[in-house]
Amino acid sequence: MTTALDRIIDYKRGEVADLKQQSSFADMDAKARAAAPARGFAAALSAVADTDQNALICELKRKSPSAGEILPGANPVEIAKEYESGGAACLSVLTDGPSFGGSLEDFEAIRKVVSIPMLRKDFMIDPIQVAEARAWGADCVLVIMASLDDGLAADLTHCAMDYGMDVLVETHNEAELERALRLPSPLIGINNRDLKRMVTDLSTTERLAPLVPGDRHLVAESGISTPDHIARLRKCGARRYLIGESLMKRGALREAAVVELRTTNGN
Ligand SMILES: O=P(O)(O)OC[C@@H](O)[C@@H](O)c1c[nH]c2ccccc12
Repeated sequence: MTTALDRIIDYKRGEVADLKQQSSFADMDAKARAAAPARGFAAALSAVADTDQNALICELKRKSPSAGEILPGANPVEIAKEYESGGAACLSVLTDGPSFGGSLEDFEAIRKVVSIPMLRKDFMIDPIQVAEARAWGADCVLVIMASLDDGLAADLTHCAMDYGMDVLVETHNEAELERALRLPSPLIGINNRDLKRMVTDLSTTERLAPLVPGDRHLVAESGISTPDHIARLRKCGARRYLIGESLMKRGALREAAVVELRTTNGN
């Protein structure tokens, strides 16, 4: 069966082929190395998570395959400022166009107005995309175990770490987690959303959290919208959270929602 993730990876191959027509890896690599140094993404998360607060990665997402249109016509720059003033530790910016309505132009515009570290959220299948991310100022990239074999996941991770970037290694089940733990990145994402079936269930984090060793940092991803969700996930040790859709939809209450989720301690 072809899944939504298969379709995305399919057109990503086309995008990467186009990118390689415009630029060699060597050119992109030179731009990546000339960019201002990456800001510590994992370090910014730990600075908050080591207090009794929650480290939030707040996401800019216009639409998605599971939710459809989330906030058509959104002004990502204004929203990013609200996230930062609410105390987000980091930002995640979707740069995939066809499925998520994002772009590197959105990323660049936001980079200019916030000072917290930023994840380029896209489907990485080739080191040239990692170099491109760094060239545009990204501090972290996503490596999705569900769509990569071990060799490619390792190549992408090493490439990013070599540029001084952090890597969020995303998993959704035991097998993916076991593979992810063989990579050198400390940041392990547990996606509550099954990208193949597009079903979201917070119990995914509860089930996998005990399998994450203490020297790795668990990031609970997707489907988080209320203080109750955070209180529930804190019980299994999660202190780092990636939140998109629910915050995008908060309108005028967005900044207050970030404060509330950041300060929920579950007691
Ligand atoms: O909007 P949500 O349910 O809060 O989820 C955010 C984030 O976890 C989700 O956008 C995501 C997680 N992994 C991904 C991989 C690709 C694209 C998107 C994602």
